[in-house]
Amino acid sequence: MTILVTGGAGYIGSHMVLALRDAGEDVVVLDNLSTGVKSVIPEGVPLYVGDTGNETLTASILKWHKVDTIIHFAASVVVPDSVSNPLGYYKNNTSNTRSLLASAVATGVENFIFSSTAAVYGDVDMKPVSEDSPLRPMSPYGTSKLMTETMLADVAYAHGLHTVVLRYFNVAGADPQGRTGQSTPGATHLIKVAAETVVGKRPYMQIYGTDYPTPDGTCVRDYIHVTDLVAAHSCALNHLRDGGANTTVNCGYGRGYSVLEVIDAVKRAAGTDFEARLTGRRPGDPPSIVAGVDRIHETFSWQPRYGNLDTIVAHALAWERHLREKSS
Ligand SMILES: NC(=O)c1ccc[n+]([C@@H]2O[C@H](COP(=O)([O-])OP(=O)(O)OC[C@H]3O[C@@H](n4cnc5c(N)ncnc54)[C@H](O)[C@@H]3O)[C@@H](O)[C@H]2O)c1
Ligand SMILES: O=c1ccn([C@@H]2O[C@H](COP(=O)(O)OP(=O)(O)O[C@H]3O[C@H](CO)[C@@H](O)[C@H](O)[C@H]3O)[C@@H](O)[C@H]2O)c(=O)[nH]1
Repeated sequence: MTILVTGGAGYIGSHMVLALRDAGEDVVVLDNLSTGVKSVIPEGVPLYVGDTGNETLTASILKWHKVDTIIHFAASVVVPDSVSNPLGYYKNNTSNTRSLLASAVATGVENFIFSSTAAVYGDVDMKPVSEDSPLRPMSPYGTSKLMTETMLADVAYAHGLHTVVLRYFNVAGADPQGRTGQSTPGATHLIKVAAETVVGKRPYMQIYGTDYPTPDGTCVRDYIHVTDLVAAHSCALNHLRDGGANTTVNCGYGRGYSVLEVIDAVKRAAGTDFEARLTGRRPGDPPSIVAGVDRIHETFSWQPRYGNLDTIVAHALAWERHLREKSS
């Protein structure tokens, strides 16, 4: 049986495709290349360039490849963009996932692993947040994912689909073997932006908000290495194949770092200084969000290997330098 990875040409999806290939799984990718990059797809992995909203296309792929599992990464992912373009986010993240689910149900797909987000929680207090906490997203991005979680639960109940919802915290770093990393043009993620500033792709970076109710006034996030996150998907896949119950699981380390701490780590790893200008808050940002990690450890035999900010930053920087060399 085959696994369909939607968004497999994107940042996290490309790491997933490599891990599945390394594990000897049959993989097929669907990606519309809106932010993804074709060159990251390994040779021999079929890539369909198309949209998750195209039911005719997705039903054909699912039937043709006898897909039994979908790992669904394809989405629009930038929190502030969702504030200015909510309809685009509800279309791509919620409505297109509805279309994909319709094809999945029609063709008898058994397992569905969904990329959700810490952004479903919204403004929480400083404690690590458990999966059962109230869900009050602060951005259309978070709401678009929460709506999809709800839809997925209803579809699972009605049609017997087996599901794992993974709520990722802030994903960063790159493949430790240097085979892939974050290549998104115009990326907005903190560690990526800082790494681009180190290699001179940006003259300076900005710090969005210094007046949050956090220890140093900047936002706190739980940064998870992309390879550990992908390992959590492999655990989710095994869980479903072993007949495990449908579940929703936070993916993080349970430890938060402020924007200033992250920038310091990048400067340390780079051995250079760069300019980080203090500026106002960015819309949609919760002050602090750190994962409660009891469930991931109770449910999966997940053993994170790169849960150290310096390692995450070093791998992100190595990938950024690789991109820089390739482009020069
Ligand atoms: N990066 C993070 O920190 C983070 C955190 C929480 C959740 N997530 C979720 O993880 C998933 C992957 O995010 P990423 O950081 O790799 O982003 P990304 O933009 O690098 O990857 C998304 C991929 O999906 C493709 N895509 C988008 N819409 C599509 C559509 N309608 N049809 C087909 N392909 C489409 C894009 O071309 C891209 O290759 C997303 O669902 C995102 O919401 C990411
Ligand atoms: O140039 C920058 C970029 C970011 N930040 C700040 O850094 C923090 C982290 O921002 P970013 O890296 O953009 O991540 P988030 O907005 O927290 O969102 C990411 O993490 C969420 C889970 O927490 C995911 O759902 C989203 O898809 C993913 O983009 C925020 O306080 C930003 O304001 C800056 O100060 N300067």
